[in-house]
Amino acid sequence: MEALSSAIKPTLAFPPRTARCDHKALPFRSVKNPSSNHFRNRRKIEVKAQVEKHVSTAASIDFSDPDWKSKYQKEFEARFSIPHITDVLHDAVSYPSPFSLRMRTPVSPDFAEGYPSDDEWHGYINNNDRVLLKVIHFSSPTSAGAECIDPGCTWVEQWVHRAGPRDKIYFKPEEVKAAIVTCGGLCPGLNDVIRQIVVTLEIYGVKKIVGIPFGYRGFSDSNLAEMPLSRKVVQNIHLSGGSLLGVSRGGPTISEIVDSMEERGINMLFVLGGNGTHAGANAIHEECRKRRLKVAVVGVPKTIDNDILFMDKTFGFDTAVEEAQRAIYSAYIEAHSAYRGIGIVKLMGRSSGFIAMQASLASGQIDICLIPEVPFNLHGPNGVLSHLKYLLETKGSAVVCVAEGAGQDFLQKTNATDASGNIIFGDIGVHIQQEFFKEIGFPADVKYIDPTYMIRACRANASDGILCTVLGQNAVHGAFAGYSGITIGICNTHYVYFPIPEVIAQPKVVDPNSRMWHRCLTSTGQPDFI
Ligand SMILES: Nc1ncnc2c1ncn2[C@@H]1O[C@H](COP(=O)(O)OP(=O)(O)O)[C@@H](O)[C@H]1O
Ligand SMILES: O=P(O)(O)OC[C@H]1O[C@](O)(COP(=O)(O)O)[C@@H](O)[C@@H]1O
Ligand SMILES: [Mg+2]
Repeated sequence: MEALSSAIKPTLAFPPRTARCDHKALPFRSVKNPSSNHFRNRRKIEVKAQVEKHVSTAASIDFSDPDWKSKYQKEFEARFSIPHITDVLHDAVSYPSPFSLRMRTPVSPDFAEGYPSDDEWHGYINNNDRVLLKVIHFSSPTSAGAECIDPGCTWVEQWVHRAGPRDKIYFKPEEVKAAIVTCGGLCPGLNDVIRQIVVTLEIYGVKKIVGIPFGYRGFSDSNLAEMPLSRKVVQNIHLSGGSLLGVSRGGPTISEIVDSMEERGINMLFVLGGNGTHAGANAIHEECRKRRLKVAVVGVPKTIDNDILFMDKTFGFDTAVEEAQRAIYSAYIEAHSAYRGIGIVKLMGRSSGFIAMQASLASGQIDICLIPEVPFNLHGPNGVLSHLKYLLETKGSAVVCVAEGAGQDFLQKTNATDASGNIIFGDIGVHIQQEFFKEIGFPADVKYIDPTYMIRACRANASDGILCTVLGQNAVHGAFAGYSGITIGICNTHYVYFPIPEVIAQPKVVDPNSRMWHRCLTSTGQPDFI
């Protein structure tokens, strides 16, 4: 019998992050090839160790202990505490913030001690402000999408740190050299985030702002000069897609990066990227701590796939879903206008099918949506191909939306990786097309569309533009407040700071028991394919 596809076999890298009954506590799914080069592996091991240190303590809870809930909450508070430069540099001093909501002109030496005001209200965030991470009280583990800690699904408040400007800052703006780097693949909104970081730094009074060209590579390649940045330089960059600074995969080791930062005098680093980039950012933060450098490393999650934990969404995702509509519509028109037409659209998502699911839901034109998280058969009476045949016979055409990581078990493995160590996947869209021709006894007109690079190169839509604005500004507030090794996300519509290891412990994936996936199935009307 044909094996079910599960795309990426889960590998248990460390204990589940919460208790036995946490239905979301999926084991780590490795997206990297462990056989890639020595330096990359060494860095990964370092990062994995940091992540393990951070999350392993929540693994076993004794629910017969009457105090388990408060112990869990204490442990949670510790896991989600955000590192601060004073954790290591105990005598680091603070200064009144020059960033005031009352006055937003760049700071002048006259106001070096902060702007004068008779008003107490400056719009600062209190360090003790918190945001609720989970807002649904599931009354039973059988509720759709339930995330329970104990068998009784007890309500346990889980608080994370609110993002925003603080009244005290730990860097004098005139002593700051800030650098921005964009890594990984392109994503709509990169330029919007760069722009907001630059303009916010200037409002604090920072004069030395540079861009590191072409990702982490720019730290080591002597042919690549850093790019001076100012409000003037970034004024209109958000009108174009891509990244003003360029992106890349792979690059130097962590200690080479930190050596380069020391040589250049960089003491604030803003890192825009996905899981891999954040693993690197956290390792840079740890290395700076080890060297006792007063440096703030702040990440801004860039993942078009929306696969970073705990966040409502990441920037670029909304634009991707919107842009995917054009490809789906074209596939639908082609399929619908052909005699026995099939349209196949492949969308991004290595281990997470969020783009495919949401794009299918938004379009209403998809008959079959296939994602990596949900196993399916291709052949056989319950397989995808039989259903396609049925659709052609009954309604004359069909449209399939498939995430790039879906059905990888059906394809020949090559062990090929990109420069970052990510496995290069086979093309599931082409495979479905080929198998259909082999299996079905009559000719069909199949049109296959892969809009990946057209989508990634788009400029951000309005909703992503706003998200990028808030994330970029909060990145700067976090750095000035003295936090390092943190990243920013939107969580239940509020903006929060997370310690990096928590958000990259595993990729966020679509929960097959969630209401959203059920809505998608209701919309497509597809059977289970198993
Ligand atoms: N585990 C890791 N530790 C340190 N750096 C990493 C790690 N994984 C990836 N990187 C680096 O982060 C950058 C981007 O990673 P990549 O996986 O390509 O994109 P993304 O950040 O979007 O996931 C690359 O320069 C890569 O070398
Ligand atoms: O062809 P490239 O540039 O290596 O990128 C392909 C990958 O980029 C993505 O669109 C985004 O991945 P990253 O977040 O790692 O940049 C993936 O969905 C896709 O597999
Ligand atoms: Mg990645």
